[in-house]
Amino acid sequence: MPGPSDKFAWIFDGLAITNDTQTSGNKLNIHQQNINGLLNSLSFYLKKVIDYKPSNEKTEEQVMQVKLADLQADQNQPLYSAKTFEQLGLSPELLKGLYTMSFTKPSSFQERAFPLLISDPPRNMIGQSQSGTGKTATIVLTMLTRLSSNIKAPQAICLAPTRELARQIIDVVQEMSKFTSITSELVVRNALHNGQHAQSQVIVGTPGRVTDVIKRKQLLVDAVKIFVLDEADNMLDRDCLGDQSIRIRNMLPRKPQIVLFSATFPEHVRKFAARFAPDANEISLKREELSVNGIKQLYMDCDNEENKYETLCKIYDLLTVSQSIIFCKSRRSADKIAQRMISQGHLVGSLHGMMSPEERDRLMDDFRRGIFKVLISTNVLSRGIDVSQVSLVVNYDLPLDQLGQVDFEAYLHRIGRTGRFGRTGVSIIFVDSKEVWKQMQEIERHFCKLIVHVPTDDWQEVETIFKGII
Ligand SMILES: Nc1ncnc2c1ncn2[C@@H]1O[C@H](COP(=O)(O)OP(=O)(O)OP(=O)(O)O)[C@@H](O)[C@H]1O
Repeated sequence: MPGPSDKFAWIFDGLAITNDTQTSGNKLNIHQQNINGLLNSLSFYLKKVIDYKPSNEKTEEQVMQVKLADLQADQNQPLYSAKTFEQLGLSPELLKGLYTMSFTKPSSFQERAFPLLISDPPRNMIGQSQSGTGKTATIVLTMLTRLSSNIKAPQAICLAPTRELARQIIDVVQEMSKFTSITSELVVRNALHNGQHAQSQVIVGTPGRVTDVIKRKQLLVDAVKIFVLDEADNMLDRDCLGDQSIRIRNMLPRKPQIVLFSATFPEHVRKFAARFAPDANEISLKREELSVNGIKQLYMDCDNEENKYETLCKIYDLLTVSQSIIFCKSRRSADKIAQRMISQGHLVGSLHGMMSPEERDRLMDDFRRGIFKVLISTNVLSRGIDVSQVSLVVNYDLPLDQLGQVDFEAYLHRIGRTGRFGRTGVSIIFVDSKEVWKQMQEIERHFCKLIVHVPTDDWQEVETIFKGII
């Protein structure tokens, strides 16, 4: 096993090369390149030296890989698969992309859905799988496989309900397609000014903006052969997003393959989905299969609203949490909690729909980079967002629908921001009234899953419960 001293040998090799070039002529640019290269090597290897651990100590990532390999070999797990990516018939360029992303084997959903999605003639699909089990990756691989690389026009459109999710999906498209010649672009608010055209083969966007640019002929849809709705139940169930999605589908002249994916498909939306994507292959889950086992669902009693805030601060004071998302009922309460926490020295951000697109992008990017560890939000971030370091989700307020009833789907999506693809995580509900207590019991009954009590008067026990998970 090479140790830190072997790494230094590389640095000295680099120095020798630099000196050689310097004496053999006055090619300043080569000299500069070598210096830059040398500095890069130096910082790279110094980081390695700092990070160096004796070989018997595994890094967090290595531990995760071993755990993932075990989960993917267990037939009872949603991440299990009998097949490899090679056996799914992906192109060598896409396989290369997957391997650089450290994907080794498909999940159970990927193994089942992908062959159905790429079969000929193309058939629509309504696909359901637990949060964090690789639906986005399946969407992206399907779009990239279905395209004809010689047709240089939009051929695949994928819609997502929020700007954040659309940005995340385009990142996955670009990462997975980096060894291909396929082009892709994002169509959200602020993208495409007057006179500009979306000409890439893969388009990812939000329904409003995509409708707009198709109408203005900034996006020509003649060659579109696959149309995907991510978080489809949410899109079809919300008046505005549903109408826009229908309008876009009706503007596509060729009858495209329609793909609808989500972790949840409540009964009333399922019927609508079947009309939107007729004669579809279906993969569905029973209600009791919906929640992911790697997410430990807990609750804490709080005396009142103020005590909820105190409990929250205590969690961050006493526990070491890698990253977390706190869900509140409104933009105002998200901002208020963020301001209070910031004034007490916590590094937090709050993100909601009232912010400018630039502000939202900056906040999300900073959170992904780990610049701050706590993100306070509303339901705008409940779906699809994938930040693997998120190990804790706090339901500061439970999600309610317009009638004031528990929104089971939103709850499931919220807690699904942790425990992604074999990782473990914790979700906590703050129970501060009889009403919330009853709502929590409804959640337990709905998903057939116990939510475990955590004492707030014994923080040592709280630490023990959380140890090893967050
Ligand atoms: N086969 C795989 N091997 C390793 N990692 C994977 C694999 N498929 C997906 N992932 C990773 O797992 C994480 C979750 O995947 P993804 O976001 O596609 O889940 P999802 O099912 O779309 O979740 P949600 O329901 O929350 O939208 C991502 O970080 C993704 O890169």
